[in-house]
Amino acid sequence: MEVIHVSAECYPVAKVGGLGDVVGALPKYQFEAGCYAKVVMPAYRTRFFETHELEIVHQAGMFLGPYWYHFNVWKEKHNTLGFDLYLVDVPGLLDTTGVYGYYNDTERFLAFQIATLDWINEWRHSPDVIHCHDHHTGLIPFLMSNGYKYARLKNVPSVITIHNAQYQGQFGWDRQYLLPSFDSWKGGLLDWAGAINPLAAAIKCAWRVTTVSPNYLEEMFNSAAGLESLFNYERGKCIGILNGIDTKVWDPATDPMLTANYDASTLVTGKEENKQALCREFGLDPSLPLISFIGRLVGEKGADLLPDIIGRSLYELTGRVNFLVLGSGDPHVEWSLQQTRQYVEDHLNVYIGYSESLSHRIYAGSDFLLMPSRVEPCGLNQLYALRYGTVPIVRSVGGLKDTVTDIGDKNGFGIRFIHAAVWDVCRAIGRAVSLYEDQEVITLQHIRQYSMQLDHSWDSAAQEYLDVYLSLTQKA
Ligand SMILES: Nc1ncnc2c1ncn2[C@@H]1O[C@H](COP(=O)(O)OP(=O)(O)O[C@H]2O[C@H](CO)[C@@H](O)[C@H](O)[C@H]2O)[C@@H](O)[C@H]1O
Repeated sequence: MEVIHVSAECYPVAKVGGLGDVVGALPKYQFEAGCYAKVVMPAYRTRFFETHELEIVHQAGMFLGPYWYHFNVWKEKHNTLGFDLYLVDVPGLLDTTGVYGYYNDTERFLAFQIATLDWINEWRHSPDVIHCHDHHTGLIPFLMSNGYKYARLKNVPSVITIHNAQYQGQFGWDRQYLLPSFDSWKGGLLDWAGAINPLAAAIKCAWRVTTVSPNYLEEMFNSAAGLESLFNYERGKCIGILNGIDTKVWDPATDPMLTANYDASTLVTGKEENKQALCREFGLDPSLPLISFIGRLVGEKGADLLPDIIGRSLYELTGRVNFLVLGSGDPHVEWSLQQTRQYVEDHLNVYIGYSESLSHRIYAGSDFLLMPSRVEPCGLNQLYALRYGTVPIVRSVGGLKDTVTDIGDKNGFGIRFIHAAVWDVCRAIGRAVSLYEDQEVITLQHIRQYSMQLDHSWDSAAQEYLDVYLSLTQKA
């Protein structure tokens, strides 16, 4: 079975968030399970591109509407990621140092999708499945079934995995001319609310739609950033598959980014050493419980609530708790956090930016990880926290609800709250601090030990995806 994952991100080549983690891990586990999984992504000029040995496997030209672009497909020579990696290079569009946020992102990702399909169209054989991820690759299922020049790929099953339905990649019909020609009777498949909507088109045209957790799929039927009715209409082909984590990359026993390595049996001393080093680095008192936040500083993650959450908790729990924030995003949230820090600098530190290695050290050195998300399709941070013996404090939403059981319930190992509201988050923080201060420290240690042994690896999810592919290839 040959499966082509098409994605805008893949760790460690280029990662902005969880999409990169998933596409960097799932194909590796699928490959190990006997499926010939490959990844195709843009050839951004990241460190990976500059430092790995690559060879050109395809060179051609393509039209983006009336504009002609030359493109190359590079292959990473030594299979260092555990699967074949192909980088689509469209000079002038995709040779950027970053992934998103350019004025011409629509053109960039259109070019990526067209070049990818043009290339696959030239192969002597057809792949068994094309697996797209998020809206950046959402037009591929439509083009495969309706684009004139891709008629050869009409019978190749396509799958779209939705990592986040908030982002849909809409653009106006005035830019339809950028698309390769297609059966105009089918134009309605591209449309949602009067615009070309790549995510909606993918939900309509892909053979199977997956979301990254079962509970997130349930939420989509009622609240999906405008796509609720479409999800309900296409309900029959939707399935929620819970993300896993790459337990080889995220392993406190071997993680080279940590101050000290540890496993469930050396957890107490191991975590303590990491906490001491982290607190020293950020000027915080290591004897207090440390609650951290890692992520994009956007409303979806509840990051705008952080300044008030931190301010109120420090008022209610005077001198009993510390906070550490790592993230970047909304400039106003970044500014508010910096301002808050000025008032409470003994109890809060903030790192604005992106740092993979710091994130690992925070997962290991913190006592609790806070996720006040308004929307969380799956969430990987809580899974990393569990693996590193850090207790997650999460809102009961999306995949967080699927993966975290409250300490009040049988075999619970996390703290859950219902509302993305300051008072409710502060109540949860109060519970966390009590747990930490509890004289019977054994309870916290027991929870940590238990959570480190939970299995969130990709093994079972990789198999669930293989089952989806099999059901489609038998149909094709
Ligand atoms: N400033 C920073 N420095 C270092 N590392 C940082 C960082 N900001 C974020 N990260 C890292 O990025 C990843 C974030 O993953 P998430 O799953 O939480 O979020 P994201 O919203 O991007 O993903 C979307 O896709 C994923 C994958 O399907 C879903 O789990 C999720 O719910 C959905 O919103 C983690 O590896 C985290 O450590």
